Amino acid sequence: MVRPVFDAAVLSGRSDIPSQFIWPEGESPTPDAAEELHVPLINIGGMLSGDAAAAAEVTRLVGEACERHGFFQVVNHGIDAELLADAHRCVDNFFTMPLPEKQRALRRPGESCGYASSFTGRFASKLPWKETLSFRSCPSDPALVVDYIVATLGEDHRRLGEVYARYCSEMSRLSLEIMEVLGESLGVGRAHYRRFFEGNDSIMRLNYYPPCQRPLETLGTGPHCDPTSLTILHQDNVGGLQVHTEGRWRSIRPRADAFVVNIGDTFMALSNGRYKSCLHRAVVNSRVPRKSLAFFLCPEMDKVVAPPGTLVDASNPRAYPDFTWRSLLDFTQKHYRADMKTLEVFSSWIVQQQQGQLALQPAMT
Ligand SMILES: C=C1C[C@]23C[C@H]1CC[C@H]2[C@]1(C)CCC[C@@](C)(C(=O)O)[C@H]1[C@@H]3C(=O)O
Ligand SMILES: O=C(O)CCC(=O)C(=O)O
Ligand SMILES: [Fe+2]
Repeated sequence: MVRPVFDAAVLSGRSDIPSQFIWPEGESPTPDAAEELHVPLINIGGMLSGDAAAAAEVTRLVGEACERHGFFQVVNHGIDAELLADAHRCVDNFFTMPLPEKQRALRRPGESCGYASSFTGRFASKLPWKETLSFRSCPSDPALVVDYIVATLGEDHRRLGEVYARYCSEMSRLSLEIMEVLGESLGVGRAHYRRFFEGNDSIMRLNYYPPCQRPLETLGTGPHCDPTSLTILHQDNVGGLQVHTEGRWRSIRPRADAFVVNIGDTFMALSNGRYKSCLHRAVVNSRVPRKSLAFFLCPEMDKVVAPPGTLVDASNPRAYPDFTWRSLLDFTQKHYRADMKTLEVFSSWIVQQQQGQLALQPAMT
């Protein structure tokens, strides 16, 4: 079957779009603008250096939000405004290039890095109305981002690599500060999760949502929970991120000075199900492109994902089996399109795998 190649420059002005982009009734956006979801605004800078009372209040607010829907926003985060502006400019410059130049970094099947658009070849229906550029970022390898961008896109994109090397390093620093807050709010101490993510093997994803002439039948990103640990997302001023909570879709209004933070499946497992990885999606519009910069914090590939003992007891038995991020990432890239029940399906899949392996081994005599 030949699948459409999504050239945004062509399709974003058309109303006769391929049917693969049309989402079924029950999943497409509702015409009325979603009501706003008010999530706590955390002054993360003040939190870590401020007085104990302010810190306790922030810890409580974060804990409440994470138990309910896993979303909050951080301000006073210390990310340089110029760096953030550069990061957005790089997205505009990259995605407005001719398709063949973007396709130099084409994502290979089964891999999580590279340029992808409508996931041509990856999904047959309910295609997302977006283009993405994703790459790995590891604090232990400061040259990784520049080397990848120059190797795949060429020397004339070195600046993109340099801007995002700095951006990802700042995202990693902010992630560890947030991990301290999450550890505190779960009562396991500031150091626990910070240490777990000191070495991280994270994914930076640039999302570009071209205008769409049928915005009520398409989705920029379909309903899903992030399989990753923590997402730190900066959306531009267009708006489109929606969270499903209390039975309905609610929008998170963009704030230029804030990052949207949400718990992913892997951290939900690390908290033994206490903090929620929540269903969310991105809608598109017919007038202007929308961009979001999503930093997905991920542990090192082979670290065992298991909650601290203090979060497991008779009334809180283990919610998920031990697993490694490598196996969950592999699952989403090769076997299963991440949606609202990825971790549940993955958990039974991994247990069967382990039992399967047991079955393959000759009975020990
Ligand atoms: C580990 C990942 C898989 C996805 C990118 C990161 C975290 C979010 C995942 C994703 C965005 C969830 C919705 C479906 C998906 C296919 C997409 O729309 O891009 C997911 C990403 C992916 O598998 O490429
Ligand atoms: O673009 C957005 O606002 C959300 C994107 C998202 O959820 C994702 O990339 O996982
Ligand atoms: Fe997401």
